[in-house]
Amino acid sequence: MEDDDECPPLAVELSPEKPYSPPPLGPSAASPVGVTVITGYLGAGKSTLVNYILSAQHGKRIAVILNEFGEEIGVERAMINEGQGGALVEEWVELANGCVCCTVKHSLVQALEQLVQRKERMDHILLETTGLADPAPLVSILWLDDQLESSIKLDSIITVIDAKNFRLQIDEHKKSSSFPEAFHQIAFADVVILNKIDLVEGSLEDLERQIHEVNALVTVVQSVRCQVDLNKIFDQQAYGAKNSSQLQELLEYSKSVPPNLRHDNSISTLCICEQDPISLSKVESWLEDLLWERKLDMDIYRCKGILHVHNSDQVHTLQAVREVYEVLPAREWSKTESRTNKIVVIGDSADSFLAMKFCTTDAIIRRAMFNFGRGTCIQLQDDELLVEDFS
Ligand SMILES: Nc1nc2c(ncn2[C@@H]2O[C@H](COP(=O)(O)OP(=O)(O)OP(=O)(O)O)[C@@H](O)[C@H]2O)c(=O)[nH]1
Repeated sequence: MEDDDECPPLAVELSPEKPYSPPPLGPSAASPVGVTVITGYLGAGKSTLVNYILSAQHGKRIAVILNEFGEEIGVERAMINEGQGGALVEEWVELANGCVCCTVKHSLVQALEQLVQRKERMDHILLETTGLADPAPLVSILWLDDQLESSIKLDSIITVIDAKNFRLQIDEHKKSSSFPEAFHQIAFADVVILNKIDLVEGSLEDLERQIHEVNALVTVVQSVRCQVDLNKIFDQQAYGAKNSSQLQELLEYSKSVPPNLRHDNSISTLCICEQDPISLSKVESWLEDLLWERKLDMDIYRCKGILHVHNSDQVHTLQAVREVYEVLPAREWSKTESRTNKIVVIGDSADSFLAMKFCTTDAIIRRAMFNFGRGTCIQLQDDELLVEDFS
């Protein structure tokens, strides 16, 4: 260059004819997009992990696929924070009503196909399953589906475990083989995030040992609110030639397990939708009756929702995992959203849900119960979803 003495040197010499353009961020047409499957039992912290990844500074553009509980309910999406200050969420695809491992395989493949058509706009896909998903059929789709094979690649399966409730699940599982999903999810995991360690006193060694008894090869990472080193999440390439034989064995094993042993058939899901604003204190006392006083004598594993609270412009989120619950203002309602209450309750028996309809502890919630015409009760039974109207 002629002006070398006056100008600071350029790292890259720019030619006026060919303006500098940054290299494309997305994978090339030929290279498949990595998919991370996030699984874990009800309330373990899967959405917390998705939110953490979306707001972390890693420079990746992430697409998220969510497996929703109810077609209309939209609770899961309302709770995910679409990448504040970090990753972009390019696409949201909420799968139709049902559990990803049983009834919605087809919509999952469609969702993935839609996404990969725009793969130059994303670097990675996160797939968050429901807490009751058995990973085996999902893995078969992602790993072995011919149509998708060249467009996506299964990068890893991350299983989030609630350290507090896992102890309880192990004991129950030993007694009656309940919570089979929780154990299948560990068996298929490449990484287990042992989350909520803030709620557990004492050593976690025995929990780690129990996890390794189910899956000797898995990497265990302890966390609070899923704040983990993202190097343990992205680009694991866990299904390269090195590990594929182990996965094949697991798939074979899983095929041999009868469907009734894959799902805990006593579990039911109830969705409540109510338009009118509700009183926060009444919702809290309703929750305390259900979760703490166990007034209806039902075992509630999980409750979550979005609430439209009297005299508030904030969307309130309701979260409960067994007896621990929180109701918090999350963000302002947007102008385009219709303000409404949507609550999902997952518990141990349909009879109890019927009993819940007659719960008389709280006038507002009781009214929501009697408005079941606008909600549905969805039960998982023998791998089939039964949709019932209790109005
Ligand atoms: N104390 C504590 N609470 C946590 C931690 N991680 C998540 N939570 C809370 O646990 C509740 C459930 O977390 P989610 O991320 O919604 O769990 P999930 O696995 O997506 O739940 P489902 O999709 O319903 O199965 C929320 O109230 C979280 O704020 C943690 O490390 N410690």
